[in-house]
Amino acid sequence: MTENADTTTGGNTWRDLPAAQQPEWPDQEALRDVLAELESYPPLVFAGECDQLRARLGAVARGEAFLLQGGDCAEAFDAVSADQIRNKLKTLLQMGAVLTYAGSVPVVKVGRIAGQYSKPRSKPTETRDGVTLPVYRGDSVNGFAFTPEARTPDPQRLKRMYHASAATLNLVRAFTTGGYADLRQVHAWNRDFVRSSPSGQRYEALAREIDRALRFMHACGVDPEQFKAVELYSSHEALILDYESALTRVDSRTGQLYDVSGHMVWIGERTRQLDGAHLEFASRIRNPIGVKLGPSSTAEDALTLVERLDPDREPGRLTFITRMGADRVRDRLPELVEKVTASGALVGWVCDPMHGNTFEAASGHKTRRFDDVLDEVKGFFEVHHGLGTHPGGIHVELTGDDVTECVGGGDEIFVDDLHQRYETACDPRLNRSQSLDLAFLVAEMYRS
Ligand SMILES: O=C[C@H](O)[C@H](O)COP(=O)(O)O
Ligand SMILES: C=C(OP(=O)(O)O)C(=O)O
Repeated sequence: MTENADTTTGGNTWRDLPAAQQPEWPDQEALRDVLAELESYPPLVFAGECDQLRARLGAVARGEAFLLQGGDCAEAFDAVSADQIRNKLKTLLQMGAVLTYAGSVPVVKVGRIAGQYSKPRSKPTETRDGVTLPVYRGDSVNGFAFTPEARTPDPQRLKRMYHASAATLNLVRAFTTGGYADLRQVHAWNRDFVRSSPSGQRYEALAREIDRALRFMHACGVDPEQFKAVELYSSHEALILDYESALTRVDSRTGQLYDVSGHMVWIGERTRQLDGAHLEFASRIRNPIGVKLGPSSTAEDALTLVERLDPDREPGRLTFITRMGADRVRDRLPELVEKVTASGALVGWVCDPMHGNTFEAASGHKTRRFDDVLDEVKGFFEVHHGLGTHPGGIHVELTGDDVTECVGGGDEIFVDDLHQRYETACDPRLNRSQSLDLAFLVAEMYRS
């Protein structure tokens, strides 16, 4: 990984095209200085790791594995703490254990983590009490506080994003390889949770079964060291193209471009224009790519995306993350899956049951009903079962903290509870208990 991308290698071809959702940086010279500095920074991930994830996602596309992709809606600089990172990781590990054991399927684990600092928004401004300011676009761009100073885009934040991502990834790597994620720790991940929550108790029963299975395998001669480390990859929306481009490097092994800001990047629903800069950027890099498909997506859109992003029809290169809404998934998804499958492309199909199910509660909180989330996943499974295709995974906004942002779940959160711990900077996330509930229910759907 030696050289930066330049015009001759194609890493900047997106600059000639319209780029949606980019910040209006007030000081272009300051932006240029920051980008030059970012270009000199070391990669956050290696090209070989991206290749490995592409191979794992190939198994997802072929129907041999299931993708669990989850994490914050918007990571925040002041949440880069050991406790918060560990809690998120713990939730993903517990969900992974449930899906692997109860769903009997290998699970590819990818965090919305170590780079998910930028948010596309519905409107460019926000008005409160007659005062209008630029909308919050994520910690990589501006501050959450409703003041003109905080809301002014500041390119120095891009450097903070890099450093926050590096610190997070460093801890994730330590946790996943240093023993904490050892499968023999299935009980330890639940220790703080088992007494306080029904899903924690249900998990405990499953953990006892996993324990027994591990002891059995050990007795059969399987080396327990095999359970010690877990693969967990990073992902985020490749939104701020100046940042992603500054972290795009030529892989010295192959001469190809990789965006080394994360293992997998995705293009969001608001930036997937077929003639737009985000698609052009993603088409030039070798990372595994996700594309969100909302209810307005047509089969022609999906086929063009396949043509642009996966011309070699390589399983694992392209994952479609559908987010239709519970009321539309059964109508909108079949045609997309059918036509893409008929074209011969082998993409991964993953369900994001969050983004099509958001509504505003009377209290003004943006929220989602757990039952809608579940219903969208059910619809997703029904469609794939009907077509004989593979329901390849879920993509969820979640946190390991005990927040009250989505309503419902086994340990029920009511609309009147939302104010208690509503901590998200953008969209509502499932808390740990709701995340585990979802994992159990998805595992049942997968098995049946
Ligand atoms: O996470 C997704 C989007 O950034 C988010 O849903 C946009 O929210 P908004 O409609 O409040 O701008
Ligand atoms: C913005 C997001 O989703 P979408 O593009 O599907 O709206 C997201 O996943 O953060």
